Amino acid sequence: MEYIVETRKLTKRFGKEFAVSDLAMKIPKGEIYGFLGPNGAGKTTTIRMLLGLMQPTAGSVRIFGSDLKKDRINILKKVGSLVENPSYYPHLTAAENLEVLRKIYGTEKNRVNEVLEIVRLSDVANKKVKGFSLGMKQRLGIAAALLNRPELLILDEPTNGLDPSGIIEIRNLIKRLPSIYGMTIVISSHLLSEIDQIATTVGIVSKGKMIFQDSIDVMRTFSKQSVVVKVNESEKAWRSLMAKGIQGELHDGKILLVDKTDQEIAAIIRNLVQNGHDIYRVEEDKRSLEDIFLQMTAEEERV
Ligand SMILES: Nc1ncnc2c1ncn2[C@@H]1O[C@H](COP(=O)(O)OP(=O)(O)OP(=O)(O)O)[C@@H](O)[C@H]1O
Repeated sequence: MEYIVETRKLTKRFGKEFAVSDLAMKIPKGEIYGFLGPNGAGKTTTIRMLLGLMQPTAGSVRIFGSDLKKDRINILKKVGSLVENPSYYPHLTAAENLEVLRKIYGTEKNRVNEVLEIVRLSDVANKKVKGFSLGMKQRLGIAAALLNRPELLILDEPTNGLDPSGIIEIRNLIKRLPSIYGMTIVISSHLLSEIDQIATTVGIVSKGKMIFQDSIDVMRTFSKQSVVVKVNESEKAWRSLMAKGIQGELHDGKILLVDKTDQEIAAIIRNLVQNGHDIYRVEEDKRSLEDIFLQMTAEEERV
């Protein structure tokens, strides 16, 4: 597997506190890597080390197969980033702000229009940035990060503080990028719901440690499927199932059946009906990813 980013034993200590500890981050090419963790878990510190903005206490960072320490300039030329709130010249227009940066990068003149188009800001290209909403400013920040056609784009909490429509715009924008430009994207967030809708690979950090790293599909398999059956005389119904060797749990007058196949569920329902029970409701009770995330990070807290 080709990894665009690979850290080994990456560690950052502030005084006695380990903000990042022995982190092994592996980001495959072309993925949208959701970097997830509660506030203070070490996401920003990790991202700052990936961008060469902060020296690790120990460990290494490899990007595009090269060591960041040894090949910093060449690596960072191919990386775009949006960390914290970007600052702009408020009295200049969106296009003028990007033009300032374009000159620094030395990319061709038309690139400003291209990136404005990508982030859907072409209509307001000639408007002063001081009147922009936070969502527009974030999109302008992404436009700036795209100027030098990065192969790796790193976004630290890009939807923080945005309203729901701003969040959806940024999400749709980010989703389009890998397929069109072959880019690899890292996006950090403390909200699983956010990552769940964007990421293809997930890394979860808690207290500076990586506690889960795999594809979002593998993460989803952690959510156990169960079926809740609401039935009259639930206790009697439950006892009759138990007597037949069918495992279930009785909760609040409902029977919870965990990890059963469709055929097993059908047989159980038939059984209950034949025993004279009325079935009021048969519902899926999928343990949400949010629950799993909370459980994972809570388990880590206890250790
Ligand atoms: N410059 C610093 N000096 C001392 N401690 C720091 C410094 N930067 C971060 N920390 C500490 O390191 C830990 C991780 O912080 P970090 O900002 O990386 O977390 P985070 O996951 O990005 O959280 P958030 O989402 O709140 O930004 C925190 O306990 C924080 O207090």
